[in-house]
Amino acid sequence: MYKTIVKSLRQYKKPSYLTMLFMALEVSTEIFIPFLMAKVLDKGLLTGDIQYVLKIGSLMFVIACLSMLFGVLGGKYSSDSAVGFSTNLRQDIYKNIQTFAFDNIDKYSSSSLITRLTTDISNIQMAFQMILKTIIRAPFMIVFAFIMAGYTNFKLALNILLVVPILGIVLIGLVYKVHPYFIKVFKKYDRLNRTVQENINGVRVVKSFVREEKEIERFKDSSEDIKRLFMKAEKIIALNSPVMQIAIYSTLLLVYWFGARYVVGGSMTTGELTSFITYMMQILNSLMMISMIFVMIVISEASVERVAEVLTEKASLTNPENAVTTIENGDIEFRNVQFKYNLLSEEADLDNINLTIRSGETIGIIGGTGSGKSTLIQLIPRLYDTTEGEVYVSGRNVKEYDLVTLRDQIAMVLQKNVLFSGTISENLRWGDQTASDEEIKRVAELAQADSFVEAFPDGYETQLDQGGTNVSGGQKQRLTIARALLKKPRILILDDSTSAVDTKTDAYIRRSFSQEIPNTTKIIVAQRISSIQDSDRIIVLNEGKIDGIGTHEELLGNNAIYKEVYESQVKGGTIIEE
Ligand SMILES: Nc1ncnc2c1ncn2[C@@H]1O[C@H](COP(=O)(O)OP(=O)(O)OP(=O)(O)O)[C@@H](O)[C@H]1O
Repeated sequence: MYKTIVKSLRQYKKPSYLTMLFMALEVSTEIFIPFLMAKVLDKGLLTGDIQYVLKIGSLMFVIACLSMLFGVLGGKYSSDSAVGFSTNLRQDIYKNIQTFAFDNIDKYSSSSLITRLTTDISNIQMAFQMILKTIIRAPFMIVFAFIMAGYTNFKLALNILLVVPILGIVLIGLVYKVHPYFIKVFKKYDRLNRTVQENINGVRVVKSFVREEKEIERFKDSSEDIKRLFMKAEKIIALNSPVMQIAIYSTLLLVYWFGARYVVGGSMTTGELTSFITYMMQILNSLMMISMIFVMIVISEASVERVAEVLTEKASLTNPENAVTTIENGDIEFRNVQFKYNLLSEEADLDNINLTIRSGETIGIIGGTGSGKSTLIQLIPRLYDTTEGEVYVSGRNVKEYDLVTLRDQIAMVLQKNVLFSGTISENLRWGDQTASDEEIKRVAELAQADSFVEAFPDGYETQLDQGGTNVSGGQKQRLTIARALLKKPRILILDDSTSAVDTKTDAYIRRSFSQEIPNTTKIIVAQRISSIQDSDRIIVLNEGKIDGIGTHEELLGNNAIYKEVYESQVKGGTIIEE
């Protein structure tokens, strides 16, 4: 787990080593100061030898300056490496998320991915910086200070050893107790972020349903949950401090007790006792720092686990070796296809699908909600792989194609349309970066988008707000269709993508498809029969199975579901004849 994330250190390995080096140098210089201090006290001040005081005093000054310089350099390199490390980690996670297939994405909620990219990485950054600064400094300090203290008075130095086992036991107990709380805290952070994300994304819905108070309550609950868990964890961590204090003060008491006796007895000088006490404080301070590091490790361990999990997540769909990079035509075939989102569930989401579609055909798909329409079409560009059976495009198994080729040649307009901040033309160019202005205009005309785009004062250079919130639902749908058309695909799939477009415009779009892109296979998923009734063939889906295939007239004659939907829509006034 730690190995996984340390790989992201890359160019920051050198500053990390430099931090440790400078910290070691800082300790090696700092350690002489109490020793020299004792000399100044015993040989200079007590005997009135001012020359000696000045000589050793200047040496102390130089050493102190050096130690400070090393400390500052160590601090600088530690923050460089920690900030660089977290930047690399963030980029590596982001890069891996981009390789995710749909079912990898289903596994993590988007809010959890955001928490991992932000809060978790900040934790790791903080812990890493502290560890870098302490990992060499604290043990070096303990060893050096102990040697110097032992050199000054060995018997007295043994007292210091008393504190170590007490601390060890406390720290282990602490790690054991606190870790589960932090695992829980980050799950709660996911929930908090989900609340924020849903609320901000759906702020218009929240307002129209007057849910502000409820949403504030929901947010309050999530943040209170986090507070409660943190407080529980902090209570346990807080125990660390009194235990440390007791250990430190009892050792101090012992040292003062014995030290004073040695001084009175003449086996130790005042200067030696003073420097001894300084060494002891240095050792105890370092032990304190180690205990704080333990706490940091405990807090960040949960974050490391969560980050490593995303970093090592393997995309469930990969490019085949010797992938085929051309798709000859828009033929599609489903052979004995079964699909389950959850492999453990008994019921399949799609079952026994056998279907052949010829290049250039227009196919309508209709069925109740949850009948499997979106699932069926997502198997064609391999957004998911079949559980059983195979899907063929242009006579080849979709698994043989290069994924980029496949998804370029099969343009899919998803049910949830998304546009990005930027101009309209920038958004359309997602379909083809190199498209000329004329091509952009042509596809916009095909998708019946040109007239409303031209009506904007800035035309194709109109800025779209985030997610395209400054265009209407129907306009957004037409823009996403135009974006897909710019790919000049062999297969065009519209997943309920004209639901917000009025029936007349919808009919114009279909007419321009049949006139302008006759060789492209067109699959249109719709709830409105009027959107598909002129298709070459219509597929009726019911509970994941094909219930009927035929033309509008054929299905009216032989398919009960189709007939029922048609009649309900005619009675409901949805069918508008052209
Ligand atoms: N990402 C997913 N993870 C798990 N189950 C899913 C997922 N997407 C869809 N399902 C389930 O698969 C079944 C078919 O859903 P699908 O979205 O294909 O239906 P649909 O016919 O397109 O419905 P609608 O017209 O409402 O969009 C449903 O039971 C649905 O709950």
